[in-house]
Formats: sequence, C-alpha cells, structure tokens
Amino acid sequence: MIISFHYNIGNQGIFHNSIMFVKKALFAVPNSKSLPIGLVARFSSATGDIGVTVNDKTGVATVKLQRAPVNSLNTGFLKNIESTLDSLEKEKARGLILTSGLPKIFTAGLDILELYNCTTESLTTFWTQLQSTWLKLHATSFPSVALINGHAPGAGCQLAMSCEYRIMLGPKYTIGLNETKMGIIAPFWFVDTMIDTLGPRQAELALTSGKLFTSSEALKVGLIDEEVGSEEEGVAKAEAFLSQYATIPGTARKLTKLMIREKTISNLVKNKDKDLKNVIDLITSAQVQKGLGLYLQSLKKK
Ligand SMILES: CCCCCCCC/C=C\CC(=O)SCCNC(=O)CCNC(=O)[C@H](O)C(C)(C)COP(=O)(O)OP(=O)(O)OC[C@H]1O[C@@H](n2cnc3c(N)ncnc32)[C@H](O)[C@@H]1OP(=O)(O)O
Repeated sequence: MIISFHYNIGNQGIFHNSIMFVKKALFAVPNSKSLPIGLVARFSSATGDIGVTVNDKTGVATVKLQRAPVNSLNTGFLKNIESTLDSLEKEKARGLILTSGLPKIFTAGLDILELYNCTTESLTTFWTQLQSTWLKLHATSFPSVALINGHAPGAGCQLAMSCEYRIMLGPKYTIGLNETKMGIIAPFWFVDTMIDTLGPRQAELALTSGKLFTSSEALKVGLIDEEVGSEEEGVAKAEAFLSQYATIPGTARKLTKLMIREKTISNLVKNKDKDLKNVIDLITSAQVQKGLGLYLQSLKKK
C-alpha cells in the first residue's frame, strides 16, 4: 500500500493510515523590492509544495519538490524541506528518494531573488535557514538517494551531493556548482561537500570553472553514481540501492555515515557565524549586486 501526502510546514504523523492532501494556499511575490528595468516580479508559491509518498512495505519515502517554475530555494521552501525531513526522521522512515515534481528541473538552486536587493536582515534569515536545511539533509538517519530528473545547478547540486547516492536522468540535463560563472564563490561547506564527492583535483577543476556537467560527464567524474534513460528506471534503481540496507542494522549504518561526514558537518556547525558574515559581506557588495541583477536579466531574456 502506498500512502501519499502533499504538505507544507510542520506536518506530523505521516505514516497515518489515511490520505491527507494539504494544498498550499498562499501565493506571494517573493520580494517586494525593485528589480532591474525590464524585470517584472513573478508569482510563485512562498513555501512551495512537497509531495510525500511512503511505501509502507519498505518504509521508503519519495519526496517530490514542487515550487514552480524552477524549484528555486527560498526561505519558505527550505523551511518546508527541513520540516519534511524532520517528520520523516521522527516517523522512522527507512529511506528517502529526493526528486522533483516539476518537468525538466530538479532545482535551479538558490532563489536569486533572495540574494538580489536583499537586506542584511532578510539575507540572515535566508542563509541561516539554508545552513539548517542542509545540515538536516546531510546528516539524515535514513539512507538517501537523489533522483535528479532535471537541471541541478548551484544549491541544486549541493542538495543532490548531500544524498548518499545520485541517479540522474540523461542526457539533456546538467548539474554542478556554477557560482564562479555568476561572479560569486561557493561557500566553504559547498566546497567541502564537492571535495568529499569528487576528490580535491576534480573539485578544484569543477569549482574554479563553475562547470555544469552533462549526466555522462557527471558519471565520469563521480558526481553521480548512475545515469538512466527514464524516470521509471531511476525509481527502480533508487529502490534497489535502498533495499540493500534492509538487512543492515540502522544504528550501525547511521553512525558510520556520520563518522564519514563528521568533518564537513562540524566545519559548518563551528563556523556558522563566520560563514554568514562572509555571505553578507560578499552578497551585499555593490559589485555583486550589479552582477546578480544582470544575471537575473539574462535569465529573463532567454
Ligand atoms: C564567501 C561565500 C559567499 C557565498 C555567496 C553565495 C553563494 C551562493 C550559493 C549558491 C548558488 C546558487 O544556487 S545560485 C543559483 C544557481 N542557479 C542558476 O544559476 C540557475 C539559473 N537558472 C537557469 O539556468 C535556468 O532557469 C534553468 C536551467 C534552471 C531552467 O531553464 P528554463 O528554460 O526551463 O527556465 P527559465 O530559464 O525560463 O526560468 C523560468 C523562470 O525562473 C526564473 N529563474 C530561474 N532560475 C532561477 C533562480 N535560481 N532563482 C530565481 N529565479 C530563477 C527565471 O528568471 C524565469 O523567470 P520568469 O518566468 O519571470 O522569466
């Protein structure tokens, strides 16, 4: 039997033997701030929608991200993702398949509207939430698979790298940390995560060039573990990966994962304030703001 839900922040009891469908009602212009000439504010859900389907035979939860148009990560959506993971942990989920409910996009990374024309206060709220959501995903007690069924630039790649296994739908989509291309730099914990995934040599090449890898390039450098031709194939491979843990004692598995991830996790935990200060200094600078405005314009001109 499959139990499915769509929910916003703070859902509990996800394994209840009933179907719950909570649709988001709030729509908001993410930021009522001035945009560069020619740009109009787009309407998108403030918190996004998250579809959760739990297979009650295996205990594996499929979490589908849905924040049109491109699953960009703003404060509300990140909070929603963190609450979802929290609930899954409390309900002792046996595994996670993290994927997108939108066509063509896994997630477009950070919502650039959270960075552009921000105040120190709004940026602090946003960045603190990003740190918190990432820490939750990176250290989940259950095994996790990213089923990357669309583009995954920037923080989209970061979310995928934080899952234990990555399966990507080929051949049209790209994945990578593209910050340098935008004239900004990836925070140290993105860098740490990429080094953990690719090793220092490939991480340096990827990060300095802001490379967006095709699925076959990503497979070659180890950024993903498998490339698939269809979503169905991806789901089957994800389930097969997770099924190997059915016979492994959960605590032994979890402690081993945390031991391996400890250095990267504690580097952020110990340096959260420093990280935030770096971000505020860089993002609020006139030069970066100008660059972000131009980048937003270029996206809208396409
Ligand atoms: C010292 C340490 C300092 C640290 C500093 C901060 C570091 C920042 C860290 C992380 C970086 C990020 O995650 S930044 C974001 C990276 N992401 C991108 O660059 C992706 C940009 N988007 C695209 O390439 C494409 O949109 C797409 C490939 C994802 C999808 O293409 P498609 O053709 O399907 O869609 P459109 O391009 O037409 O987009 C539709 C719509 O969405 C808007 N959009 C797209 N991406 C974003 C985004 N990331 N944030 C906000 N808005 C986005 C786009 O402008 C379109 O809007 P309109 O419909 O209004 O035109």
